[in-house]
Amino acid sequence: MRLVVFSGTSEGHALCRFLSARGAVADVYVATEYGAAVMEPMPGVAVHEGRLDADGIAALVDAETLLVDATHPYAAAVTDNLRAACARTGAQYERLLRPALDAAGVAAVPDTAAAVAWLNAHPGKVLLTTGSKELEAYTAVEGWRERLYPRVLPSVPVLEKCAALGFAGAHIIAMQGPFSREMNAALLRQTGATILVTKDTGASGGFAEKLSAARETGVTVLVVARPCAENGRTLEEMQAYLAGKLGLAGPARAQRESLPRFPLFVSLAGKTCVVFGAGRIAARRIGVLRRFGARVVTVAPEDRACVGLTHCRGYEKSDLSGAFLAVAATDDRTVNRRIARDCAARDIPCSVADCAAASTFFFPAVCEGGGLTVGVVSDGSAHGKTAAAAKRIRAVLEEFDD
Ligand SMILES: C[C@@]1(CC(=O)O)C2=NC(=C\c3[nH]c(c(CCC(=O)O)c3CC(=O)O)Cc3[nH]c(c(CC(=O)O)c3CCC(=O)O)/C=C3\N/C(=C\2)[C@@H](CCC(=O)O)[C@]3(C)CC(=O)O)/[C@H]1CCC(=O)O
Ligand SMILES: NC(=O)c1ccc[n+]([C@@H]2O[C@H](COP(=O)([O-])OP(=O)(O)OC[C@H]3O[C@@H](n4cnc5c(N)ncnc54)[C@H](O)[C@@H]3O)[C@@H](O)[C@H]2O)c1
Repeated sequence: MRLVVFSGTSEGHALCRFLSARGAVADVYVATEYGAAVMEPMPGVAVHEGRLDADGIAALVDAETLLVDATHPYAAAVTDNLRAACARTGAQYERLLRPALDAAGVAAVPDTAAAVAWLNAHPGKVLLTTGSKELEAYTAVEGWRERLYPRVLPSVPVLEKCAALGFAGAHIIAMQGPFSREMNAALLRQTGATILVTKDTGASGGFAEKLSAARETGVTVLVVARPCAENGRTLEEMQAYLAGKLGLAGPARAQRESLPRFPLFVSLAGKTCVVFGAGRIAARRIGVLRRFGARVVTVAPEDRACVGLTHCRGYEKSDLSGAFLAVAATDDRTVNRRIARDCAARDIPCSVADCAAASTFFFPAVCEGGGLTVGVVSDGSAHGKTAAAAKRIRAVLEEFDD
């Protein structure tokens, strides 16, 4: 049974960590680059990014697929598409729920239109924490330019949208949550808001911190209800269900990571090996790969170690096409992670210079002499030992030279 998770939420992220730690293999789909970037590389978990409609989803799943819908409780359209694609293909649909919190004593409306009507009946400045998607609808609030302070994600498209709608810079709060009670209270005081509008985003959405901050500052809370009541499993229930269904044992990750790496001696003659970065580490590896006859493609915006660049620019996904293996040796951790993820999605072995856990192959210390080749790697925790052992092995191999 193939496991596919549609995520982008913290509970989806937690489920992926649970699965990876138990040695499960899963394809995870997130809608945005932002969603992909917050997923750290995890063994067995391949992250794919992009928005998919029902046809796109149906093309990914079949009757052998178990699809976990861990999308946001307010992403109703995505959930509809996932359900439709599963119904059409025979894939099993499982909904990961974010439990609603009990929010007694706050005003509640069924949807965005009702929230706008409510705000038109209640004056005062508003801290709007419902995200950027429905922002346009809120421009129907009377005096919105002066009254509304939307809090949105700090991504360029989102900020462009805010600007295009006509929100002034002094009114846009661009920051990534989760937010503490103190932070919410400070923002309420700073903006002079007397109303806080929120969705019922549950515990991981920081709902409780919004409620307590509003209580502390005497601000009225308006909750926009979830699109519909849903059936499904909570995170704990889903973990237990999948562990049973997939026969997952206890946490196997530590065990798997300490397993020694198999020394696979392959011919690199004419094979395309892509190296990202052109610093000290990249230069050392490019030298080794060239010595073994590989066709080395080098990509970096700056050739610090004079390796000779194929592409003088930053990493692009298309650089991986046709690659037999890849080495991520830039000095930018985010870029190295991205390369690791993109390689995992394409089954291209990748050595990641700043993250042993994300490496699907380890670049060995190569020792040669007397017609022998020895590759040395550690369990990923003792690179100093690797270098020291390699030095001694090189001396031994010299004895075989005639
Ligand atoms: C064998 C060798 C091949 C080569 O690089 O050519 C190699 N590392 C070598 C040297 C070395 N590595 C490091 C230092 C400086 C500090 C120190 O001395 O400790 C030095 C010394 C130096 O550079 O002089 C630090 C380091 N290395 C990795 C991390 C990240 C992490 O652990 O997560 C960090 C922390 C860096 C950071 O976070 O910034 C990760 C990896 N390094 C690997 C290979 C892969 C596993 C092989 C294994 O474990 O045995 C692996 C997992 C992935 C990969 O890169 O493929 C080469 C010996 C060459 C030779 O002697 O011929
Ligand atoms: N595995 C190892 O053996 C080992 C040893 C020491 C350090 N490290 C790690 O290796 C990494 C590289 O170390 P270094 O000393 O070679 O660094 P460096 O600073 O000398 O070189 C970094 C290179 O990355 C390039 N780069 C930056 N952004 C890029 C992008 N978007 N696309 C492509 N290339 C990009 C730069 O232009 C530069 O050529 C660091 O993360 C370091 O922590 C690994």
